[in-house]
Amino acid sequence: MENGAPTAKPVIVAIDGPSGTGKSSTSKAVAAQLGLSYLDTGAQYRAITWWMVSNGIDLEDPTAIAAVAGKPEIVSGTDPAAPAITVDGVDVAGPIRTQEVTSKVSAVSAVPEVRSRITELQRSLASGAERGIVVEGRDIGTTVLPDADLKIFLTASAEARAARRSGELKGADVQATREALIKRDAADSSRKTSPLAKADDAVEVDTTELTLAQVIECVVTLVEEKRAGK
Ligand SMILES: Nc1ncnc2c1ncn2[C@@H]1O[C@H](COP(=O)(O)OP(=O)(O)O)[C@@H](O)[C@H]1O
Ligand SMILES: Nc1ccn([C@@H]2O[C@H](COP(=O)(O)OP(=O)(O)O)[C@@H](O)[C@H]2O)c(=O)n1
Repeated sequence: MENGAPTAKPVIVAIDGPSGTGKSSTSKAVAAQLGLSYLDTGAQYRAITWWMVSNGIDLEDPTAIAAVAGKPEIVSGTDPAAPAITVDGVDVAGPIRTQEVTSKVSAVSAVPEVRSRITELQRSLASGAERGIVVEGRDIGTTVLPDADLKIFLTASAEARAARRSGELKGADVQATREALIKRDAADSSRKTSPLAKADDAVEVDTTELTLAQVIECVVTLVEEKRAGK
């Protein structure tokens, strides 16, 4: 090291798991607490899906999706205090959370041309994060960043996940939310290209009975232990 204090090596944290397990809330808080960047990869798949819906692409046809996968320019902010996402310069943070996009994102994210494009963006953002980054998604530990310093796989019962999500959607029917979650998990877990899966070396944390604060503390401790070389 040339004169001056040694700088900490950037730390890469991968957090995967199904919907409603607490990935986004945990990742944002851990990144903020540790001064790291943050990337919501689900938002990127939602953004490309929003663009396909807005441009009338036939989402039943994987060939049609593949043909235009390279067209939209997706830019993700990596500040955990203000996560941002734009498509061709348009702020889509709101529109990507609609029911329509949520119900169609699995069909788009299953297309290999979409995945290779988005994976490239994710790797480039991760390698550019000076202090390190918390990246959350479905295939981060298995495919996008297989050399991550720490891999976490969050789980929770379908009941807990549906209750959390329907709370967020201001009283949406818990049963319908539960069914939609299970359907999306099944599609994401069974696709051929980098399905939702726990990496062999990931630490599994079942959040069903834990508060969000407990999950955050658990992950922060694991990152600090890694950094200390334990
Ligand atoms: N351990 C937890 N206990 C209770 N609620 C939680 C917990 N973790 C997350 N939540 C809440 O559940 C909802 C979904 O969490 P989120 O982080 O968006 O999950 P994911 O990114 O895995 O879909 C949010 O409203 C969040 O505040
Ligand atoms: N690394 C990732 C992240 C998300 N996705 C896809 O994007 C969708 C939306 O992800 P999300 O993280 O926003 O979903 P929620 O957990 O917030 O409901 C998932 O259902 C997957 O189809 C993916 O394929 N790979």
